[in-house]
Amino acid sequence: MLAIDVKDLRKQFSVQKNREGLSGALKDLFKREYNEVTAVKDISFQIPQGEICGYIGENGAGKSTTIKMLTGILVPTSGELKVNGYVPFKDREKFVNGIGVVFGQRSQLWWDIGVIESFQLLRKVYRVSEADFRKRLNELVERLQLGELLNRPVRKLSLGQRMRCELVASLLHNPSILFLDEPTIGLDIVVKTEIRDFLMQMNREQGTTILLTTHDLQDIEALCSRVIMLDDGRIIYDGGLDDLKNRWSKGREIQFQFAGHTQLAKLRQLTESLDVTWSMENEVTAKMWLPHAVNVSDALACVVGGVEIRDIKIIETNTDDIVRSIYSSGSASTAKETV
Ligand SMILES: Nc1ncnc2c1ncn2[C@@H]1O[C@H](COP(=O)(O)OP(=O)(O)OP(=O)(O)O)[C@@H](O)[C@H]1O
Repeated sequence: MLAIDVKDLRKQFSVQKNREGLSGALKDLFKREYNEVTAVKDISFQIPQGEICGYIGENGAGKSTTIKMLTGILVPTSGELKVNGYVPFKDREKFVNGIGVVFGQRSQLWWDIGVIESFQLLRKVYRVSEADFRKRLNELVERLQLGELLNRPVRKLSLGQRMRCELVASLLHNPSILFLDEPTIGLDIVVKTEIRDFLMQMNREQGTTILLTTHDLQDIEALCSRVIMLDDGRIIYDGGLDDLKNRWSKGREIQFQFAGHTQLAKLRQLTESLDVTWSMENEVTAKMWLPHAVNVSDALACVVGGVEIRDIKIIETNTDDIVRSIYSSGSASTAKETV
């Protein structure tokens, strides 16, 4: 069974128009006018069980609206969706036991009571037995090092501590699918890494399916083999992260450190059969830019025979740059054609 199955999913919102001035306000009182905003435009995708999939897009692309439909918070305008075999907004009661949700910007914990009491309340909501709850809680507390935080009120936790507690809260009932909406927003790199490691381990050991929206592409690099990219409510890319890099990065850079003084002309001569570009940093270091069509090993082979190399470093274009250039150059339409 698929974890998530979405077909031609659409969500439209009616937004009230506000006319200008006093007369406009009076007219609004008697006759309201509405604009239609289509946040999600007939998207289709399937996520098999056990996959970690990144769901990315610029502000307003439609990510949160999709997550809200997938978690049963919003009813779609049209289209079909099934999560764990259930239609989220129809089969709510059965459905919620199989999913966990973390909204990085919103808490599911009660602000003024101790963390453990929030967990107990959630245990009752999800109807988890006391024995199962204790076992699960002990595992999660140990893994995320929450021991001394359990009796503190949520309002006294740092953001990183709270996020770790939010994760535990979403997992107490052992869901098979986890929806994460910006789970690492505002966190420092140490906590981000901790959370990423935890999610990887959980996915590996328990096969938890994860759908992750984030603006932090390092989350995607660390966790996801697949990425779905949205632009203005439409899917413009759905595939592997490596494939995305191969298609969109313009190439790679190799940084060389030579054993002695090296001339640019000599380097150009060594690689004249290849379509590469050189630039000197100083007398002993240079950078070679090579497009994807040129093999790294072919390029290295040309240089190795002609100059003595002390060190090399191969730098791939990072995902951040690729995604930024897809959006900013408006080349999303090109992506659409090539998918
Ligand atoms: N309840 C609503 N009523 C009217 N319009 C809405 C509503 N919720 C979202 N929208 C609109 O739908 C579009 C998509 O919003 P959505 O929040 O899904 O985007 P997003 O990709 O999650 O953005 P962000 O990264 O900023 O969270 C936006 O134009 C937004 O203004």
